[in-house]
Amino acid sequence: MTVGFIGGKFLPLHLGHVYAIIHASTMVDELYVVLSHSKKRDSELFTESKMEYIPSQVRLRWLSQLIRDMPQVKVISIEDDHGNDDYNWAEGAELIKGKIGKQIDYIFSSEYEYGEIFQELYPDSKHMLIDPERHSVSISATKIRQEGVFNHWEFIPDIVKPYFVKKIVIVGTESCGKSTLTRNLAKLYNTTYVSEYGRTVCEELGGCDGVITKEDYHKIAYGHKMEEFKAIENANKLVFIDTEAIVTQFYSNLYNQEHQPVLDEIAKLQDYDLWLFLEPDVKWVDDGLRVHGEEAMRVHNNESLKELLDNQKITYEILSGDYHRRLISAVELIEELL
Ligand SMILES: NC(=O)c1ccc[n+]([C@@H]2O[C@H](COP(=O)([O-])OP(=O)(O)OC[C@H]3O[C@@H](n4cnc5c(N)ncnc54)[C@H](O)[C@@H]3O)[C@@H](O)[C@H]2O)c1
Repeated sequence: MTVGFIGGKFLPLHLGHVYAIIHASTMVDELYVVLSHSKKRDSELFTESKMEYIPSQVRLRWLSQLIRDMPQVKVISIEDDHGNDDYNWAEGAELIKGKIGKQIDYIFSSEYEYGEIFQELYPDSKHMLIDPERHSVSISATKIRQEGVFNHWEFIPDIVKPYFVKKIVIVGTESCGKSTLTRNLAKLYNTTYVSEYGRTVCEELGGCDGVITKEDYHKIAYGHKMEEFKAIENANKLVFIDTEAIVTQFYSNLYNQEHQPVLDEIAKLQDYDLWLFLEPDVKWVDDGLRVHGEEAMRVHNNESLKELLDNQKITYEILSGDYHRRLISAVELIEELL
């Protein structure tokens, strides 16, 4: 039985790493993918970067997902942070040998320069080079860190993409153009979106006012979150989300005069990258589910929603004006985010 390993930092995991792992996995009976990490050392790689430090647990998850259906491949995580600024290869080798606990026949990498180090630290193992010129997948993690993940999106595996997706949420009261703006932005940016789940629930009920109960709000909040997870999985850099838990709380106050702690808790967990607040200064459109069209009521509701957002210390960007103006302002803000 032959045993090999391929080590790395995977900051971030890209398709070049995947190429090397897959090829290595076909050359041995048992392959170990070694994640070497040190928070201190790894964080320093991000000082001049367009990206932020990626915790080792996130990287371990990516690798674990990548090899989940490859029984001959195992991932091991090794922390080698002993306060040194430079990586101590000899110490790292001892830790790797200890964790693998078997004769190591092959060490895989795409770096010629590792040959000498491996020869010294693993005299009984053979260094196997995989595409050292990087002809097959021409990318390095250093380049991704320097230039940003969105500039090299085509080299990011689908299992890694969700971690980097920017979440843009669009909030506002009835008939302020949220759903249209959400769909338009998703089309413009060729990505996924989440429509207002509360609307789906109300459509199933045949209305909202008078028929919706406390439990329905829980269903809306959980259902909406599940839709968000799905949309993030399939998103192309950005995901657009129509409403969230604070807006659901607003409707609970409006229709049922009830404040629901569970919605506050969900709101606290939300980590959107950009909040777009739509002012209700466009024409009120009666779609059969809306009931608060009088101007004074629209103004009052708008203030109530802002108050709820302020209570949760949310920073939001206000969009107003006609539909075209709102779209332009939204795009400007999104470009800044990107
Ligand atoms: N102590 C040891 O014995 C030992 C041995 C191996 C690795 N390590 C650890 O792993 C780290 C390796 O660093 P790194 O910067 O090379 O890791 P990395 O995360 O950038 O790359 C991981 C592996 O993928 C290969 N690779 C990267 N881009 C590729 C591409 N486009 N095509 C094909 N293959 C590609 C690399 O050569 C490396 O073998 C070391 O710094 C060390 O922490 C330690």
